[in-house]
Amino acid sequence: MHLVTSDAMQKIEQHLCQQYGIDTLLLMENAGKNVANEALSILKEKNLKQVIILCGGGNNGGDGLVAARQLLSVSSAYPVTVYLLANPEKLKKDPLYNYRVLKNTSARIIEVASVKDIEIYPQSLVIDALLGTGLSKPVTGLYRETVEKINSARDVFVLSVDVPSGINATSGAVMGSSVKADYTVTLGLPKRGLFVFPAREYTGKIKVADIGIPIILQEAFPIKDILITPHLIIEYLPERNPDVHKISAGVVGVIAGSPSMLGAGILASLGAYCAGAGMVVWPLPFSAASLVKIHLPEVVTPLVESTQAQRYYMPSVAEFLGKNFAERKCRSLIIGPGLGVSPATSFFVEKIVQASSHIGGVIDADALNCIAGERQLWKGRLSGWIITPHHGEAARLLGSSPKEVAENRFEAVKQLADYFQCIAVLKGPATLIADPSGNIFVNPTGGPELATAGSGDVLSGVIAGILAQTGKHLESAICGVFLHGLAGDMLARNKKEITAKEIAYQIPAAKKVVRDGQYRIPFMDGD
Ligand SMILES: NC(=O)C1=CN([C@@H]2O[C@H](COP(=O)(O)OP(=O)(O)OC[C@H]3O[C@@H](n4cnc5c(N)ncnc54)[C@H](O)[C@@H]3O)[C@@H](O)[C@H]2O)[C@@H](O)CC1
Ligand SMILES: Nc1ncnc2c1ncn2[C@@H]1O[C@H](COP(=O)(O)OP(=O)(O)O)[C@@H](O)[C@H]1O
Ligand SMILES: [K+]
Repeated sequence: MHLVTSDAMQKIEQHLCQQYGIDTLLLMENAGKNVANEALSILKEKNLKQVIILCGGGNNGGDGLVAARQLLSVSSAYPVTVYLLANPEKLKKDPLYNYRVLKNTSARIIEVASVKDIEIYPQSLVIDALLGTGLSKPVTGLYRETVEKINSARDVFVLSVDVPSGINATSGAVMGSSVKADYTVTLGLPKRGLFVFPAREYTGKIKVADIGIPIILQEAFPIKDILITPHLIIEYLPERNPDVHKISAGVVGVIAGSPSMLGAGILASLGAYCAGAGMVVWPLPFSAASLVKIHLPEVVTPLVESTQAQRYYMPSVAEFLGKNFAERKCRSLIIGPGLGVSPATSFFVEKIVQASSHIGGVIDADALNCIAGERQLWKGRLSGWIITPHHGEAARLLGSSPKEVAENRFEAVKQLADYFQCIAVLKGPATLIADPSGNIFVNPTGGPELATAGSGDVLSGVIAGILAQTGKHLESAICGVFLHGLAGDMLARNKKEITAKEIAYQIPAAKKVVRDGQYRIPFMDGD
């Protein structure tokens, strides 16, 4: 599903008016009618008694004015009160037109000079039409007080028009203060910011309303942001042929672990198997291999020589390992979980990535930190790899701070993919995946339950496991992230405390839910 920024939405709207000669008034009418229809269903379903519509001075407020008229035209059962937070004399074009028309109806229209003028009774449907995509600065003064009044009202249902007022429709940030909605009717095309945090805590369920933007026009604009839907994942799920054997099913090579962090590699290997890889090959020194066998006997552990107490891999073995992975027909690799960070490890990472770039795969965790230490050296050189940083690792890779990354996630993931010319997975709530051409995919699955040690190791394994089966980098990253999140969501239905191993074991069930067509995005109303 394509997502739009505020800018893109404005351009599409302008194009529609110029190219097709459609008046913006018609779009506003369609928007308001859609809102009124949703409002009517909610009024009935929730057994509410009246409607309170809060309108700002722009087009979002105009939508609210149309909704008021449309509601009154289809039902006289619900009194409608409109609070206008603007001087009617200062209204422009479409909102002004709709204000004048509404004056001729039975709607109560109150011009708000102070927040005390606003009365919100229990059992009301509150329609928030204060601010939409035109939000350009933090919400302050009367608007802020109104937002806070809405949020503190009890026993009401809040429907936001287009976006909850105060949410930046492009980034998902809260600009000072935002309405906390129970339901958001987003107009025409879904706004990108609604699908990431913190916005997702403010939208309630999201419904996309058709306001008459032709599909052909949507396709004419190069929209690069996409919400990952189950329809997309069904296409990307790896399927096994009946005549498959363990090698043709997909072999994953692993470079992971150190004496203090062997578990990271075990979890990554488990993730790869649970995602359907036919075999996992993890070269290790004898002592470490013996330990791995106890926990995961399925892993093949060719012996590697190490004279070091702190690490398993010496730079001198990199070339041999690269060749060995190719001989064993590895179709993807996982490099990084639990490797530790030291100058020697950095040198080893540099060599192993080079020696195995013909295979490619996932670079995660400590290997990312090694790369970050020499970021200029790696510019444009990770083609064929998928990197999976969390915010801290991403900040190191970009030479910025975790705060900057957290505040500009779309930009950060795009920069990572562009700078290193790879597929970048920026982990965290609503994980983002970008490719070097600037496409960004937003993941709807996964919640705070996933924040458990080793969860990221499992994710790198799942992605590499899918890649070994399909050979498709972007698709594997998208599919892996989605399934990992869905596995967490499924486990979280029964308990909130989950472990990384459980996430891995839940992957096949997550796959089945998608394959059977049973999955719906929980915070969306309709597909
Ligand atoms: N783009 C489209 O295709 C359509 C847009 N429509 C509606 O139009 C909205 C966008 O309308 P506008 O561009 O008029 O913008 P808004 O209605 O979002 O904002 C209106 C005004 O608020 C002011 N403003 C910005 N930030 C503020 C703040 N923090 N506190 C107080 N005032 C602030 C701005 O100066 C702007 O003039 C959409 O969200 C949607 O609801 C619909 O009418 C249908 C079609
Ligand atoms: N609050 C959250 N909501 C959704 N997903 C989360 C949240 N916190 C963590 N995750 C997910 O859990 C995983 C954690 O990975 P990572 O930080 O690398 O952990 P570790 O290093 O312990 O394995 C990532 O897939 C991330 O997206
Ligand atoms: K709004």
